Amino acid sequence: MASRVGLLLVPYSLVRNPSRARLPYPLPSHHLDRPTYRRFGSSAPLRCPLVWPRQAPSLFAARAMSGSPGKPPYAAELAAAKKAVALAARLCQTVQQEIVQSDIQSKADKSPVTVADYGSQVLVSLALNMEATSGSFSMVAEEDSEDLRKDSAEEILEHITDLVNETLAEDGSYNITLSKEGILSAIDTGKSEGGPSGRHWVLDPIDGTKGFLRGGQYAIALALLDEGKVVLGVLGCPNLPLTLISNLDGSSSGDQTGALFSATIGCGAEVESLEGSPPQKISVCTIDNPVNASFFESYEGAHTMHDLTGSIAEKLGVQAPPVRIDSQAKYGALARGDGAIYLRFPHKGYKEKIWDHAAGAIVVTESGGVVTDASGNDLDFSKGRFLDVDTGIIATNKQLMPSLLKSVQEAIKEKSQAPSPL
Ligand SMILES: Nc1ncnc2c1ncn2[C@@H]1O[C@H](COP(=O)(O)O)[C@@H](OP(=O)(O)O)[C@H]1O
Ligand SMILES: [Mg+2]
Ligand SMILES: [Mg+2]
Ligand SMILES: [Mg+2]
Repeated sequence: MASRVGLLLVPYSLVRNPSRARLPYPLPSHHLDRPTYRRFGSSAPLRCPLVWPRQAPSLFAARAMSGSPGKPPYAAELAAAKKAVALAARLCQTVQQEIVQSDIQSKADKSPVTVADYGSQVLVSLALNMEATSGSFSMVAEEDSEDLRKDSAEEILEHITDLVNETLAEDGSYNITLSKEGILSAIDTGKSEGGPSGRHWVLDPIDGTKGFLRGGQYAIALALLDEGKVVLGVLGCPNLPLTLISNLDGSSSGDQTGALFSATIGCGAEVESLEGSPPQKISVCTIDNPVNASFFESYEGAHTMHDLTGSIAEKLGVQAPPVRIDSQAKYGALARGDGAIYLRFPHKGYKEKIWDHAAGAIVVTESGGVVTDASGNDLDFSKGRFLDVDTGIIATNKQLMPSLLKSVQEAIKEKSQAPSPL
């Protein structure tokens, strides 16, 4: 409904000042010094909440953003993505410190979603729209507004609106206040189906919501797909130490906490603090003997078959116990060499989503690592919202991949031949 109304709206200031038309959607605001909104053909200003077009008009679609002379490819998009993720991370950090039961909902698949998941999705969408320099806006994101539009969600929607507006006011970059309808519309900018053509942002506003609720690891994961390929990724990990993890729960002693990983295709990967310290180049470890390797996997046994990953590690000769942490923080930690291997083997029937891997995968591959499915195929992010993977996802360095693949295939075969438990 809101999106349909959105097609009727244009900021009056855009009519007066066509250069403002660089923005891919009407500038939102209730502030008097911001543009007012008028219906086409009407001179009467509207008291308008932020209304986001379902597919924003392609005002500058033809202008290529990548590869302008003297600039690395996707530089503007990377800067926008970092800013968006850092802003969302602020909101998540505030919520994690004081979360209460009424901030949490259960989705249709019984997985949790919190005010911070929704708030993060709104802030990333808003920041990308404000910062991105051209083109139409398309985003494939995990959350949608359906449950928030129910009468019973009035209170939680109000809380999300307050959190978003407080974060925006504290940050001060944008003079914007969102209404509840604006919040709902912003969340629904993530409804794109993605696919093999054009550009699509891919967002997991909080990856590892269960970890977030436990006070553990989580990540804000944002990637850009261009013609079906992941071309940049940003991973904000507010609870991950800025340097090496030393403890099994993903913590380390006395170090600065909060890491922002980023990678652009062909340009390598970096880590910096969430507040923006000078970026440091990162690379995967150089371990080539599995005896010295350690491996990451999900904390949640429901997300990965711990018996199968244990069997793979044993076949490979890994001595260290698994390092179990939530979210794509695992990809970030692997990318800077905190560990050597990441194993993910969901239980039968689970379909992987692109937002759970896009940002993490490019951070690892640009750090010199390899990410494949259990058959050694590259991950294909061009097929829509889901990933079509064979059995599981594995990541490691180039030296270990051949023996890892062999162990994976042996362990899978053995498991499939084992008598099923009564
Ligand atoms: N049964 C299942 N098997 C595998 N992955 C699952 C799952 N149920 C949920 N997930 C996914 O696992 C992600 C968390 O991964 P990890 O275990 O590495 O922390 C979740 O992301 P969200 O927390 O964004 O929903 C969710 O998409
Ligand atoms: Mg989720
Ligand atoms: Mg996720
Ligand atoms: Mg999520």
